[in-house]
Amino acid sequence: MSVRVKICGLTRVEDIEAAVKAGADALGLVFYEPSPRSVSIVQAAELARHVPAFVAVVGLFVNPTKDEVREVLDRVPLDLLQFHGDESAEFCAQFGRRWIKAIRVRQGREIQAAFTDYSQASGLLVDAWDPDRFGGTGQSFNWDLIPSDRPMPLILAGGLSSDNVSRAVEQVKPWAVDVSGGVEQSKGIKDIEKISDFIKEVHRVCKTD
Ligand SMILES: O=C(O)c1ccccc1N[C@@H]1O[C@H](COP(=O)(O)O)[C@@H](O)[C@H]1O
Repeated sequence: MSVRVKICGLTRVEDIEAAVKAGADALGLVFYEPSPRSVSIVQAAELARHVPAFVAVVGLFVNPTKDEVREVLDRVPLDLLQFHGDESAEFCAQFGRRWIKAIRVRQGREIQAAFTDYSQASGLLVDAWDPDRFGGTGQSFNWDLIPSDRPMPLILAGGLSSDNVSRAVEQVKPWAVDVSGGVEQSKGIKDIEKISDFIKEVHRVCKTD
């Protein structure tokens, strides 16, 4: 089995370099101001300069305006857009870029509905539901709700860390895992050792499968 790893919410060049060195497949930059991991366009452009070929730069948005996304795309070389709010499929698809849709899961039927509603996405990211926040909560959810039959790549997120990611990968068998809070020392500041331990765990469990 092979499971890709996205490290999200990077704000410092040293964290980008550590994640790349540890073997991350994708790096997330948050363009959502209320988040403590939010980066400005100038910061993001500088961070993206440190990402080598074959590692994807993902821009995370929550209910942005069209102009906000366009402004970022004009100035930051993003490989993929991640929509983590209540965006419609039409909204997500209008930028001529590959995109993934994140949903916050309460019931299994929400996942099935999203497979239909966002059928043009490059992947569906499933995260924990929280009444007050759109994501990055550090909370996990009931993985039994995730169907094994999937028409598109499924990205598992929500409260992952090196302590639970091997169990998550074994049970869910996702296309990829996405982590933010579980590899931090404080909000927005990543912990190099935690990043390395997380990716090692994913690679270890993939090898034994
Ligand atoms: O990271 C954030 O602050 C954030 C804010 C708003 C929406 C999504 C956000 N992050 C994403 O949330 C999930 C789960 O994060 P965690 O590992 O539980 O901390 C992940 O996809 C992040 O990319």
